[in-house]
Amino acid sequence: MSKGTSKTQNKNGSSVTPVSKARKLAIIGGGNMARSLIGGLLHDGWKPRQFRVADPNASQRDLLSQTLGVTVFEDNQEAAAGADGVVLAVKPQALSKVARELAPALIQTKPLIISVVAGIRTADIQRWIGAPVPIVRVMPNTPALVAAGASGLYATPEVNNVQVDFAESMMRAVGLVVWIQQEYLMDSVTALSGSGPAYLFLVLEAMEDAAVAQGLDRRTARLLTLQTVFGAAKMALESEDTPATLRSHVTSPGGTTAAGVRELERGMRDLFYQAIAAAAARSEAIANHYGAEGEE
Ligand SMILES: NC(=O)C1=CN([C@@H]2O[C@H](COP(=O)(O)OP(=O)(O)OC[C@H]3O[C@@H](n4cnc5c(N)ncnc54)[C@H](OP(=O)(O)O)[C@@H]3O)[C@@H](O)[C@H]2O)C=CC1
Ligand SMILES: O=C(O)[C@@H]1CCC=N1
Repeated sequence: MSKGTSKTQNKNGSSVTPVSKARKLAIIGGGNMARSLIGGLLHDGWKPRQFRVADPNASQRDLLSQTLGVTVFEDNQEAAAGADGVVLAVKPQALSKVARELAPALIQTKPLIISVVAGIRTADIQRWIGAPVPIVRVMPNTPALVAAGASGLYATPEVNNVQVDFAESMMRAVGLVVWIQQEYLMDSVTALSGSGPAYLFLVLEAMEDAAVAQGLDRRTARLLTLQTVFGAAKMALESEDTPATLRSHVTSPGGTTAAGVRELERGMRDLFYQAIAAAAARSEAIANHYGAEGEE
C-alpha cells in the first residue's frame, strides 16, 4: 500500500505528483465516509483548513469541526466555492438534488468533481449538472481512516492528466488505488472493497463468538482473532505465494486446520459468491433507480 508522498506512475503511465498541500477540498455530506477520508488525509499531512465540509445536520457539523477542526457549512454552494476538488459524499438518493443545486457553481469554477456515491453513474451526474464536466468516480472504503483504504477509480473522458494526478494522489494518501477502465465494473468494486470491510467485520465477530463458545474470555478471543486476521492479510500482501498456497502451509494432513477448513468449505465460498453478487446487483439497482431521476 503506497502512500502519496513519493512520485509514482499514474494510470496514463506518467509520474504522479503528490497533491499540493495548498489545495482546498470541499466535501458535500459529512458522514461516515467523509470522516474516514478526512481523518486519513489529516494523518497524511493535510491541514484542517484545507477542508470545507457541508452537511445539513447541525450536530454532524459540530462533530466534524470539534473532532477534526475542519471548516463546516450548512450551505453546499458556500462549501464548494473556491475549492479545487468537490467530493460528493451524500447518499445516492440525495445526489440528484445536490448535483442540480451545485451545477451553476461547478460549471463556473470547474473544480474536479469526485463522487464516492455508490452506484450512481457519471453520465447521470453530468446530466444533473447539465454539462460534460470532468468527474472521477471513486469507490473508497472506511479503512481510509487508518491509511489502509482500497479505492477503485474511474475517470470520465473529460478528466485531464493534472486532475487524474489530483484524484489519484489524494486517494493514494489513504491507501491502495486501482484504476478501472469500464465504469460498469465499479458495481463489482463497490461489492468487493467498498462493502468488504463490513464482511470482514462480520467474520471477526463470528470467529470471536466461536472462540468464546470454546471457553476463551472475550478479550483474549478478540485479540487473537484480530491479530490472526491482520497477520494473514499482511502475509498475503507481502508474499509472492497465492492465498491457496499460504493456506496449504498451515494445513497439515490429518491435522486441526484440515478439520476446520473442511467445515468452512461446506458453504463459505458460495456465501461469498452470493454476497458479492447481491451487493453488485444492489449497486446497479441503485444506479437504475436513483440515477433515472429527471430523465425525459
Ligand atoms: N460508508 C462507507 O463505507 C462507504 C460509503 N460510500 C458512499 O459514500 C456516500 C456517503 O456514505 P456515508 O458517509 O456512509 O453516509 P452518511 O449517511 O454517514 O453520510 C452522508 C451525509 O450527508 C448528509 N446529507 C444529506 N443530505 C445532504 C445534502 N442535501 N447536502 C449535504 N449533505 C447531505 C447526511 O445528513 P443526514 O444524516 O442528516 O441525512 C449525512 O451526514 C454514500 O453515497 C455511500 O454510497 C462509499 C464507499 C464506502
Ligand atoms: O453500503 C453502502 O451502500 C455503501 C457503499 C459501499 C459501502 N457502503
